[in-house]
Amino acid sequence: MKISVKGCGYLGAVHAAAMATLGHEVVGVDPDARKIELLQSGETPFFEPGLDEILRAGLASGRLSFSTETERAAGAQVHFIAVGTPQSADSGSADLSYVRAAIADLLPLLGPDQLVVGKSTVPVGTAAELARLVSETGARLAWNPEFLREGFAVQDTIAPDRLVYGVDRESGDADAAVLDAVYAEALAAGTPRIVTDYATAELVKVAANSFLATKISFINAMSEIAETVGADVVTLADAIGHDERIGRKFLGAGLGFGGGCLPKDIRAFVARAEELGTGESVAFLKQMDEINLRRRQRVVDLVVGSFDGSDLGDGATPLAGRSVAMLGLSFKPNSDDVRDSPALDVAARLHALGAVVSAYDPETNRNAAARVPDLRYCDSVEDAVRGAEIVVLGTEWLEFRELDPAGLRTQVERAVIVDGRNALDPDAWRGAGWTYHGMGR
Ligand SMILES: NC(=O)C1=CN([C@@H]2O[C@H](COP(=O)(O)OP(=O)(O)OC[C@H]3O[C@@H](n4cnc5c(N)ncnc54)[C@H](O)[C@@H]3O)[C@@H](O)[C@H]2O)C=CC1
Ligand SMILES: O=C(O)[C@H]1O[C@H](OP(=O)(O)OP(=O)(O)OC[C@H]2O[C@@H](n3ccc(=O)[nH]c3=O)[C@H](O)[C@@H]2O)[C@H](O)[C@@H](O)[C@@H]1O
Repeated sequence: MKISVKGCGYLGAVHAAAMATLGHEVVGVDPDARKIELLQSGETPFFEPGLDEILRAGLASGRLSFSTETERAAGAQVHFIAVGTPQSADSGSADLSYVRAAIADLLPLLGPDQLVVGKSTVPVGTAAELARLVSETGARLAWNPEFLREGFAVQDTIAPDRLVYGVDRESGDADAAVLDAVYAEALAAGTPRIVTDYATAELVKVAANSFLATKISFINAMSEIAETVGADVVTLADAIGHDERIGRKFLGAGLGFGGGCLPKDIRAFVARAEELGTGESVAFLKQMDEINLRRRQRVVDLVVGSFDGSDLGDGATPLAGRSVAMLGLSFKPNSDDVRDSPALDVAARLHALGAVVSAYDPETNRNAAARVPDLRYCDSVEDAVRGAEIVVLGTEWLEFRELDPAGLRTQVERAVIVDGRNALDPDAWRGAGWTYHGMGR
């Protein structure tokens, strides 16, 4: 099938390459000329495990290409929309200007027997509004929200754990059949498929991300209590996680959630519900957001508190001249994404308090430096920790989980570590002479 993918960011580039892997003829379209040039030459514009292989295989097969020109999408039977829906600058609501522009670009190319398929995460009600525009061309619209995780994006796209199609009441069966042909391989492997209306499909996406955010904030709320009474949140998570109804996944207490999706999606959900007059139903998500952001300050407080009060700087810059090593800057391991990254936010806050922050991330230094240029970016753990008075683990890359505490101790000025992701073994680090601070333990 001939497919176009509008928007070649973290979602769209993977989606385009994955669709080519499934045997479709795909063109990815994005106005970002640098991104398109890289993709067309087989280079990934961001770090995503496995993407380079399927990108190069797709290009070599002749089934995959990229362009800055929307006209190249002409004649495709399915047009996926994978453009960004970031948080609006002045409110929590989603900025739909990219989605509207992407649809407007496509309208002149559309005709009967073509299906526009939204994948971007949008506020409930968006698809119905866009469907009216699309239907004027004779084409139809479906909404097929995406549930991939960065770091696992390729496998999540080729073998998703479920497919959700939001379709129009009238043409629903025919539109679902087109999507079935797109995803034939996953369906043959038994992937559950849910066909529903636009509003339900849009809500499934934001409900899923809200639930995940709530789970993380719940365990971080338990962290706060555990810190007050001297309990251990990791043991608590293990214990409640054995209950299958609760489950252990997404009970990782620590610096909390960040990234280009969970934070903005819960805020956009609250904003949309308020517009609809049902704000109270999801008002709890504001608290989830607050709990989440408090964890970042907790790490900053642990760093400040680790220094003797008598030699702290003035109130505004209590860390003046202090040497802090920051390990990890991306919002989670196996990703170079620093959008709303808790680790980078903590590094920036420490810098603002006067610290000299030496930061190292295996994949993210360049993206981080574009947002927070004032850190001292390092090429290795050794470079970052040399002479440090405190080490902060902000992202649990495997490289950091496997650090040797005894070896590292010889390189720092003061052996104090804040494990912002509860990723290290406290006994091993304490045994090697470190003062270890975890989150909620
Ligand atoms: N990143 C992720 O893991 C996931 C993202 N999503 C959703 O997917 C959407 C895209 O997210 P990301 O890929 O992370 O964003 P991104 O910012 O990485 O990519 C968006 C891309 O759209 C391009 N674009 C903007 N206007 C365009 C237009 N008129 N025509 C064609 N391309 C245009 C931009 O140049 C950019 O390359 C968002 O709604 C997000 O919530 C959903 C599931 C997973
Ligand atoms: O809509 C999206 O874009 C995507 O958002 C999340 O995927 P992603 O942002 O890639 O990352 P997650 O693995 O969900 O992690 C999000 C954040 O939560 C944090 N987290 C995760 C798990 C946990 O136990 N504790 C915790 O603090 C991570 O460190 C990270 O900062 C969802 O998991 C995807 O299903 C969804 O498609």
